[in-house]
Amino acid sequence: MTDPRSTAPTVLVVMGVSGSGKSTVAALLAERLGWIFADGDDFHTPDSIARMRDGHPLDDAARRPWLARIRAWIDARLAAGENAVVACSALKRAYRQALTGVSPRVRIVFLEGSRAVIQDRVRARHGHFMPASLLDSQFAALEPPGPEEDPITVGIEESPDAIVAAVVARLGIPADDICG
Ligand SMILES: Nc1ncnc2c1ncn2[C@@H]1O[C@H](COP(=O)(O)OP(=O)(O)OP(=O)(O)O)[C@@H](O)[C@H]1O
Ligand SMILES: O=C(O)[C@H](O)[C@@H](O)[C@H](O)[C@H](O)CO
Repeated sequence: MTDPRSTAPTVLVVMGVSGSGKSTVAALLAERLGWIFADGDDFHTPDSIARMRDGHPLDDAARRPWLARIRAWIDARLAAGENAVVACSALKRAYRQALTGVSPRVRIVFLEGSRAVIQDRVRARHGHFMPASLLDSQFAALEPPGPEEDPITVGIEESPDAIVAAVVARLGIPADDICG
């Protein structure tokens, strides 16, 4: 397992279905750690966003170049010696392998929640391209990370602050190294 106190950089991939809180939690986590943040939503092409907005899920072929762009971003952070957090659904095991390159420096954070809770949150959310109607396809595609992926799995019922605190505790980062 990665020792976050070592000098080698770490990248956290915050994953889960649409509406599980990836953007919210990953941004707050990055702020708390003082690490660089990126949102996987910003790596989509306009075509992919239009497709999802129109209620059609992306397939493996559409996701492949998107994941490759995020992987390039992760590799650049590691090469520059920068710690970072990226929000990305990374629903399937193969997607996560494409992202991590099975590097021990890249850790998976899985936001685990029930369909009922997530549906309520997505329905209450406004101004986002992802419609609630795509939730079934997100859960159908989801392959929760197994123990061999050494994920940090956290439930989503509590506040974003509490979720971030739980992730930080699991990382074992000393309190002195945490912002705010
Ligand atoms: N722990 C939480 N408690 C209550 N509400 C939350 C929590 N986390 C996120 N939310 C809210 O739930 C909604 C979905 O969160 P968010 O947009 O971060 O999810 P996401 O996984 O990034 O979604 P998508 O993949 O569709 O971009 C937002 O309105 C957000 O404010
Ligand atoms: O993997 C996918 O099906 C999609 O790319 C989505 O998950 C979006 O990236 C986003 O998370 C929704 O807003």
